Amino acid sequence: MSKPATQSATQARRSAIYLLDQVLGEGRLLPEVLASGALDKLPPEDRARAQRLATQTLRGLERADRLLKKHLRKKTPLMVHNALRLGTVELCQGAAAHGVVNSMVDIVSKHKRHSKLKGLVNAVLRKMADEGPAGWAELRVPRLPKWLRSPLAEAWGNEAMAAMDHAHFNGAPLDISAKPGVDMSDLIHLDGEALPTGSIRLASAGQVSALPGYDDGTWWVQDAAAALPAQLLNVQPGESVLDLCAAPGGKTMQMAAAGAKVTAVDISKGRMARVQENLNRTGLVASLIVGDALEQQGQYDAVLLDAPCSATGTIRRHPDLPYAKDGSEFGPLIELQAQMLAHAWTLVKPGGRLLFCTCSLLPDEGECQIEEALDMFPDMTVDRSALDRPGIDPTWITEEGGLRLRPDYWADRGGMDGFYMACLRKSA
Ligand SMILES: C[S@@+](CC[C@H](N)C(=O)[O-])C[C@H]1O[C@@H](n2cnc3c(N)ncnc32)[C@H](O)[C@@H]1O
Repeated sequence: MSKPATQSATQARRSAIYLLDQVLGEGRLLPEVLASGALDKLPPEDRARAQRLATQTLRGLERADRLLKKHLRKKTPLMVHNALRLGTVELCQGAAAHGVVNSMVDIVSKHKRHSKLKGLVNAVLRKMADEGPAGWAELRVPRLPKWLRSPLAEAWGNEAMAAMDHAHFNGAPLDISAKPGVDMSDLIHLDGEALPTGSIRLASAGQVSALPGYDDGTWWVQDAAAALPAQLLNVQPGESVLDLCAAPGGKTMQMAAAGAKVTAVDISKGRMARVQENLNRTGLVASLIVGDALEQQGQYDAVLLDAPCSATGTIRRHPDLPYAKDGSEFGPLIELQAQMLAHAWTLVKPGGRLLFCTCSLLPDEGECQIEEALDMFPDMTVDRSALDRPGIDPTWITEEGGLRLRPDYWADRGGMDGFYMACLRKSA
């Protein structure tokens, strides 16, 4: 490796350690840390590498900690511990020992307060280079922290929980949604698999924006599970549609591409700017409102409410979430979802429909919301016929008529995000 390449690898590792410190020490989510510009000075390749390393480490954190435990007799400062965790994960996943060990020793030796621990880092990582890879493979698949694993195991059972742990450890492939009318054979050069629900799963992701069709907006990135709510709502050309909590706009694009007159609402100005960018790229049109979903007025043929939630369905792609959060904000979120659902119902024309969805694995943010809404609104029924679509496995359909998706479904294909959705019909 040339010197600049070595320096660049060390810089990416130093930044990955910073990201780990923020998640594990400050309880911040990675997207939040990145949005604050923490890595903006790095060249794009190093930034991507730092993110990848931090994500990999969080996925393997439980294994790394088990391997490190026998070598760390005293409590180690978090930054040094994170350097050891990152080094352990890299070594156990096949990185060259000299590169990893030298980088970590260099990073710790230059740290203002912890430089004297460079010897410890050197000794532990050298042992890890020898013993780590064999030990790694024998350890159990990492589990979610208990605060989250317990309610999920209670909801879905221990066997399903173990399968979800596997899915989280495996990470997520990259799925795309194509504009209607795009010939699938035109997308063959992307080396993708057509999924039963209509999304395309790419064999290898790489730099997405460099792939053919990205710049001219033929397709956009959207997990196969996240593409289903708009499919179920099945908007028709000319229908008036309100997309509540719309950013970054995956569902807005699907519905605009289907020919509906879409009004998209999101409370975040910054995130709404991404919806506009996405619409510009794809040449699709929607009216955008930066505002609170709870303050919207009007009557629409169809409303899609993708309510803010725990995002526990996206842990495959966001392994920082179980470590940055502790569940304390879930209660207020569940309350907000119920308020949003009740308000969204007032915006649906008689005979119209409301699609409620959350990217959550918690029944309180899915099945229970719909059961409670059905008790509250006599003019509400679940439209089960909305589920009569290609690729929907009947075992995913819930008692009240919604769709429950979990990361362990489609295990042989690479899984899917966890989601809940239900299509509600208002009496005419
Ligand atoms: C799950 S994301 C939406 C994803 C989006 N529907 C898509 O398909 O790309 C939830 C969104 O809700 C927005 N949000 C949170 N509280 C809101 C509120 N009170 N009113 C409107 N939007 C809100 C957040 O800014 C965030 O963009």
